[in-house]
Amino acid sequence: MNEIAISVKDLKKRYLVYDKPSDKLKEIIFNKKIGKEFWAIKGISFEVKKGESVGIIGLNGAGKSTLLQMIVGTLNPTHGSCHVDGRIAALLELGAGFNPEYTGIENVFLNASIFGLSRLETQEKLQKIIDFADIGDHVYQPVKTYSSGMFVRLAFAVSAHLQPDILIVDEALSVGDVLFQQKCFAHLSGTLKNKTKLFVTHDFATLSLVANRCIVLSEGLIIFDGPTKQAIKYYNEIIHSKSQVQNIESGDTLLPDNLSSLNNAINDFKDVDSNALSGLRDYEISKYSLVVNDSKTSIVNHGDVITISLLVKSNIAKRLTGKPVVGFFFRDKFGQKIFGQNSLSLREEFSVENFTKIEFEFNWPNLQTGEYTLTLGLGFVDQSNEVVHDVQCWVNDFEILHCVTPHIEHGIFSVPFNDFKVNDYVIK
Ligand SMILES: Nc1ncnc2c1ncn2[C@@H]1O[C@H](COP(=O)(O)OP(=O)(O)OP(=O)(O)O)[C@@H](O)[C@H]1O
Repeated sequence: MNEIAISVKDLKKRYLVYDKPSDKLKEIIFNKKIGKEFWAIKGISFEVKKGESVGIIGLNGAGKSTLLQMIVGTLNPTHGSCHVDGRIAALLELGAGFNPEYTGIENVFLNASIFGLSRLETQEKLQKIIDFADIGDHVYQPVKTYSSGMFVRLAFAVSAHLQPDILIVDEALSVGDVLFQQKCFAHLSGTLKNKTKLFVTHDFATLSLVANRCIVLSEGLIIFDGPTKQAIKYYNEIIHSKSQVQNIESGDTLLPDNLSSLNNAINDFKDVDSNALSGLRDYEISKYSLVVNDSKTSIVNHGDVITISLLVKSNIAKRLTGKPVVGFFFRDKFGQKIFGQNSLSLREEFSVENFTKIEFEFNWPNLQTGEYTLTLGLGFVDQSNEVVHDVQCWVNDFEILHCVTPHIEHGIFSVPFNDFKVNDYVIK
């Protein structure tokens, strides 16, 4: 029996790009080559075994969608080959494979017949598909009236219930609401557990749950192929190194010459995105660095040491009176504040002036897998009344940490047992 579900060999895809849409027409009329060649996929090879779940990640434009389309067969390769053993169901761009004039139900039959199912076989699955999509009476309406969320609900319900051998999902699930996403993941890891799956996603928390292997694409080439956690780490390192290069190139006009020692200490800091800033901003956080266990990754796990360093810059000539307060908090994907801390809890006094570097460290708590956004704050507290303080600067939700903690299944936090007894016998 063939153990390989997908086999890609030296695959290349060339697009012709035109400066103006009219150039394409001119090319046809004058039979003269005007378009410039662009190689979106530059020669890649890999195999996916039957039953494997593989993620594909990469920056925008890396070639992920182009690759999936060639595997599915909706795009022809310029060179090389893709062989697929089994029936594919694919969720590519929204609405692909749907006729906009047909109702939801008519589209279920259309998709099922393309997939090779008879009308009777589809009829048997119809109720399950309708229940899963859960879009009410909209199933009787033409799909051109659907929201993107309704589209993806119906498209996933159809693809998942056709009992494909191979399921290919390109970022589509991120459109659905969180309850629907939860239903899809339960289905992926339940009914479709042993099927071959290929996912393109930017949601690393999801990826680490559904794929045990991950391919990293960059500019049309595979730059990593291996365990998902390592792939995400590798990908994040690339993103960080790119943004550091951009920071160096953009130059640093902030620091005066006589602060060369500070300059050295912060030379790998990143500029804070001014769009993330709010507050009075007489004093503001202008640069920062975030380190997880001595490394510039954004993947975190329980107990990891997080070091956040920031540089405060003053936009006014005078010193501010009052006690400075510096802090942070993390929010989850629903915008809820999950945890944080500020310097008011410290007994030590400190001062903040122009070009002050502040560093704090804490251990990542035992949190559920997910993405958490970091917000930093700086203010000055009234000496006589700690409750009163002016917020000089918020840097809102500017960094995302991906927490990968597969064992927490209930709630946001996990708490250790103090004691665990069965029939008074203490289980340690
Ligand atoms: N029909 C086309 N004609 C010309 N260039 C194209 C065409 N389709 C895609 N490209 C280019 O090929 C490159 C790869 O595109 P592709 O959509 O496969 O990337 P991607 O990794 O899926 O990106 P994203 O994460 O933004 O969806 C991009 O530079 C894109 O502009």
